[in-house]
Amino acid sequence: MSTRSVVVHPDAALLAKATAARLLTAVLDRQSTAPRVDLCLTGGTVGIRTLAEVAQDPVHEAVDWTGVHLWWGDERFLADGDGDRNETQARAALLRDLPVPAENIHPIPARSSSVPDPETSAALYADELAAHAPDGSSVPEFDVLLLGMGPDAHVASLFPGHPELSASGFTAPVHGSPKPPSERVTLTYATIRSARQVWVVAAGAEKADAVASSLRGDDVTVAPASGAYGTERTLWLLDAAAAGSA
Ligand SMILES: O=C(O)[C@H](O)[C@@H](O)[C@H](O)[C@H](O)COP(=O)(O)O
Repeated sequence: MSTRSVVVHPDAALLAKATAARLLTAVLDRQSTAPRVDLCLTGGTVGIRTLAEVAQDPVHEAVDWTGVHLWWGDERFLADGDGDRNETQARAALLRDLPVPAENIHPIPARSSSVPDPETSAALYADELAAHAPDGSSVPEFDVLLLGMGPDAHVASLFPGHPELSASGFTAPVHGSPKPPSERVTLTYATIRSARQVWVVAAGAEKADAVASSLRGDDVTVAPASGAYGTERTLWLLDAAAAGSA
């Protein structure tokens, strides 16, 4: 039975620090029973700030990073190395400082001559997910899947009223994203919901209505974040402003 908790921290800076500490503890806990940990990262200011705080937290040195696999919940469909790619920002914030083997980092394929459109990228990522899935599954069982949330309650690149909300399969191409860039690739709900733990991390007063709508359980067509939950735990990590209690 999946549980849902809401944790509120006073401000965005402490939210990022506390989420980083919580993430490191979750990885260490998992590694006390299994060497392999699968984490799914998010883009966005809070998501990247959390990764930077992981790099700053001395506890990160206690993790056996050689056993950690890193994935992404969505990606801006841009060329490799583009500063707006979530992968690029994650590498700069954290990954370049960690001894994670290159083969354990699973970016969503970037735009290139061989990957000319989000459809190709999404299909390739679905294959990569399947290649690391336990028997009988199509995707890895992420230990923690991080999601930022927009003021419209989007998570990953699942936007209100967009067709990807009802996409079958495990990844989907996105065109016409209301948040630039317009072309993206996203995990679908099926993949998000395969995670043991889903953590939605949000900060700022501009997110308060979306938080309230999502926690109230409004339909995913208007509040996509309401459809993001894990098999064991769903954790909402907020600052006071996003929680509407500032
Ligand atoms: O590619 C992206 O933009 C992110 O994955 C997106 O889902 C982000 O997490 C939210 O838009 C929140 O972003 P902020 O934290 O910057 O508001």
